[in-house]
Amino acid sequence: MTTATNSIYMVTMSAPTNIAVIKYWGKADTHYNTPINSSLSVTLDQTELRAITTIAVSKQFTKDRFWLNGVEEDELLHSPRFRACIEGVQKLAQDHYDAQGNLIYSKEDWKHLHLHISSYNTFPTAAGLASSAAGYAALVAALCQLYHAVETFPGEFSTIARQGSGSACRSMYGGIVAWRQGTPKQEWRDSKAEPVLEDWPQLRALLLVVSDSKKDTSSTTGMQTSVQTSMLLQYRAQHIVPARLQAMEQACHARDFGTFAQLTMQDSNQFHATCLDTYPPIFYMNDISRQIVRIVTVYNSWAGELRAAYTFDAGPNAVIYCLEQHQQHLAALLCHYFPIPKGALSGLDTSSMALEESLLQACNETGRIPRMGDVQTMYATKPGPGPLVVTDVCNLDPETGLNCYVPSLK
Ligand SMILES: Nc1ncnc2c1ncn2[C@@H]1O[C@H](COP(=O)(O)OP(=O)(O)OP(=O)(O)O)[C@@H](O)[C@H]1O
Ligand SMILES: C[C@@](O)(CCOP(=O)(O)OP(=O)(O)O)CC(=O)O
Repeated sequence: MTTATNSIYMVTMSAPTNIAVIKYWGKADTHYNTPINSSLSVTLDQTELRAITTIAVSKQFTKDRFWLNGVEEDELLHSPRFRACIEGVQKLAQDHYDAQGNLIYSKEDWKHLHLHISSYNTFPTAAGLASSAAGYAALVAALCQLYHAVETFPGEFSTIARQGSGSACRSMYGGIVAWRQGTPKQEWRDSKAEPVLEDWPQLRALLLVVSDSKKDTSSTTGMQTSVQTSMLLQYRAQHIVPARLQAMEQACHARDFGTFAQLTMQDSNQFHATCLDTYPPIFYMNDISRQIVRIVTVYNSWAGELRAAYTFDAGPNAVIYCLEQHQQHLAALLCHYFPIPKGALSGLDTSSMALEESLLQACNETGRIPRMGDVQTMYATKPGPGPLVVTDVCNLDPETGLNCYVPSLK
């Protein structure tokens, strides 16, 4: 939304999460926030999971202000990563004209004007569901919209989002997206996101929220410790990821789900192995995560083919990729072993789906006993587009420019 009421000019944008199938873990350069290996992810549809950011600018504002999920966050606003996003987009800013063609702000004006920013996530923040990816992509996308920024090379906006949070660069595009590692020359300009495949119409995902609490070890801190202490991580970055990424891209282009699934699970396993190889070790997956892995493994053996691919980020929550024709069956199986409260499965109805006796028998052998509450929520989703302009929501009051988003009570 773009409005200029009472000389407050504001825009609202939303951005998606993305869940990597070849993981980014480890920084080559902490200042530029660049990775020790390239990575690849699926940008998820924004219906259920998105960050929504409104930014307002006005000569009336006396300082920058930022609200996250309704709470003012001064420290985050002044953090180097947040400032890098604002200043990065300001460098690409253009003039702003009103509807009659009058110049309102010239591109030189922007850096003297204060911003009010309000953002919220429609899903748990800092719980290993890529809130930093959606959040920084929404911030950069909204700044680009506000400042009418223009890229000087393709992918430049993603290089700015990368400085907010590495994984955010991949949320600047829809579909399947690679983050190319890049090189230190020219301030890592080539460490940027690149769309690999716009659409894989049959691809689906189930997100199982095992815990929505803030994780103890943030990705930023965890990967720094891994870089310093894990020899396995160095080996992975140099000798495993390059070939695996190439194989993954080929599998995506061929829409070869079996290969995609195998590489996805192997890469998740290896990422968590590097966390264990870190000293002191980092445990992101928990017992419930491991039971999900077992059920998925049995499901694939029972089917005689790879129909489901689990992956875990820096937390216990599972993302399971599958194809459209198996999503309902798989969701019914997961809801059987990890029952969720009524209404906690968004986006899919599994009530009419019967499960085969032979499948249940094979899964029972894992020792999993269905227990309500081990999984709190399940989202059924699919790949989706990059950042979008929002016209029906605004997080700042158009009259005062102050936050007007109030989080709903659980
Ligand atoms: N909408 C948002 N706008 C701006 N910053 C955000 C937003 N949402 C989250 N963040 C920032 O990202 C941080 C969370 O990042 P972190 O990497 O710890 O968790 P995550 O992104 O949810 O999990 P992961 O990256 O492991 O999937 C928050 O503490 C906040 O600083
Ligand atoms: C496990 C991951 O989700 C790690 C994401 O780490 P972040 O992008 O959150 O880290 P920072 O760059 O320090 O902000 C894997 C991935 O998304 O590739």
